[in-house]
Amino acid sequence: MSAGFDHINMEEVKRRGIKVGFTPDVLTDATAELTVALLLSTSRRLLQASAEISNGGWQKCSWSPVWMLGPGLTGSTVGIFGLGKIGQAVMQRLSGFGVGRFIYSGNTEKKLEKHLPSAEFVSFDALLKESDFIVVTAALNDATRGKFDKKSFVNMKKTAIFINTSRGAMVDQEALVWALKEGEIRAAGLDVMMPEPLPPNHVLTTLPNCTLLPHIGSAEESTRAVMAMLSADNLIGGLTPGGTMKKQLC
Ligand SMILES: O=C(O)C(=O)CO
Repeated sequence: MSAGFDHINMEEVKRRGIKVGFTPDVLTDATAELTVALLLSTSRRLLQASAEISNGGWQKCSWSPVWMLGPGLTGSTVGIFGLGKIGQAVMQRLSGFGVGRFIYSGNTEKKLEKHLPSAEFVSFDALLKESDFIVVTAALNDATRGKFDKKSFVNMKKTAIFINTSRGAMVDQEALVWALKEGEIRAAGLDVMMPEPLPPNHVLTTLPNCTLLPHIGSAEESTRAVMAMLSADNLIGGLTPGGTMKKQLC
């Protein structure tokens, strides 16, 4: 059960006449919340800092003024790639952290609802160059696949923090590893990657400036319950002769 369907061979499914249901629109809040958690974990190095307790690092560096430093959100520029429902929900949540400026890039300029902070529509190039935090919440399609390549990482600030809770295939992962190793960007936080599950010995797991989560964007209790109910409704609708699915992809 999922909202995304990039793991399904749609051509083959259609060719075989198989019905497919999905669970869109019900995981916006859960994914937005996780995105904010991942951003803060990455910028303030929470997993790294926590490990310093068990690996003895704290005892060596106790109260050193520059130990475990990371940048804050106050006054920063946050750039969102793909300001759809999830992107907007992320922006709404981040506005409580004193962000100085929101910018976004994507297919089209959005007319934002009044309860949202203002955000400036900019070119992809400007998003890369001006953002302190770049958050990827766009959908994966032919236009976005591999969008974050070596050139994109070179164009980012050296202090940029890159967060992806969308799909791993939006990123040229080898280029990201290179950018993290070479200090082309400061850090990355990924809830999505290639492949999933990521092998435990993958190079990404060895980088201290990369925070990894095992694709848990929608892993929130009530969200999963709603997804399960919707999937059950879809199944019943799909199996009942003459029935319809609540959310049918094809
Ligand atoms: O349901 C999906 O498509 C997800 O990616 C959940 O995180």
